[in-house]
Amino acid sequence: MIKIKNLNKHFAKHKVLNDINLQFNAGECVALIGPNGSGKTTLIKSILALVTIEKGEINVQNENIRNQSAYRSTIGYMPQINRFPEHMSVHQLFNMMKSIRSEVTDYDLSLYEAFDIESMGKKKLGILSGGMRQKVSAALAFLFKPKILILDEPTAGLDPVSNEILKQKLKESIEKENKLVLITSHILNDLDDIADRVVYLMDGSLYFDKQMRALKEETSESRLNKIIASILNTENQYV
Ligand SMILES: Nc1ncnc2c1ncn2[C@@H]1O[C@H](COP(=O)(O)OP(=O)(O)OP(=O)(O)O)[C@@H](O)[C@H]1O
Repeated sequence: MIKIKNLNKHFAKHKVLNDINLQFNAGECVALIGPNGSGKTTLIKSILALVTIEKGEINVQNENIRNQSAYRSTIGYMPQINRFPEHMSVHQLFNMMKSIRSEVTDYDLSLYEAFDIESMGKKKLGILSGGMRQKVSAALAFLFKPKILILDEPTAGLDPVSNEILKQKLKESIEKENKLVLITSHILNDLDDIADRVVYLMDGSLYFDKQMRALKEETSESRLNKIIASILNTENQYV
């Protein structure tokens, strides 16, 4: 579904992604992890063409994304930081998004309903709490039934019940609907139940890309934080 070939990205003289080669397939939940500043968000933004790529190629559903944007309608994106129009109400935001994507008439409202977004419909986006913003962002990511979900720190700020609702939704999307989920999180416990593959970036390079099953066997650990600690020898190297 997504194929990344020899991806390199600089910000001025700072090399942020160093010759990344990866392929992500339908029905997979890939945890993209690594220390702060290792390039996770930049990799995600490269897939979404939110940053320019100077070298390398990215294909989404067999199409090179260079100089095109239509492919983005197949991706539901939950950014790390939401930049909503602050003066707009939640209702207005959903209506605006629906009018932009007017070709879609069959919505996935399951998170909208589970998070009771209707009850905050009249609130201005600028006054929402951090968790409320995350809920709005998650409901929007699923709304147009995308085949690919890219979620950057989706559980940050979510209360435990909402966290479980989102994880359950992700599980169903992968197992029943064969969607591709690419997810970053520093809360490794949140990835334990859903990730079946781990891609670890370090200083902009691919440190490892392994199936969760293989990692468990290799390290004799069952939890991702223990697995990572075991691979890196000390937990301090991760944080
Ligand atoms: N627009 C930008 N201009 C300059 N440097 C940037 C820009 N965006 C990111 N960087 C730099 O690129 C590097 C990677 O940042 P990125 O946000 O991809 O890391 P990350 O792995 O997502 O980090 P975190 O876990 O903290 O979210 C960092 O050194 C960051 O300062």
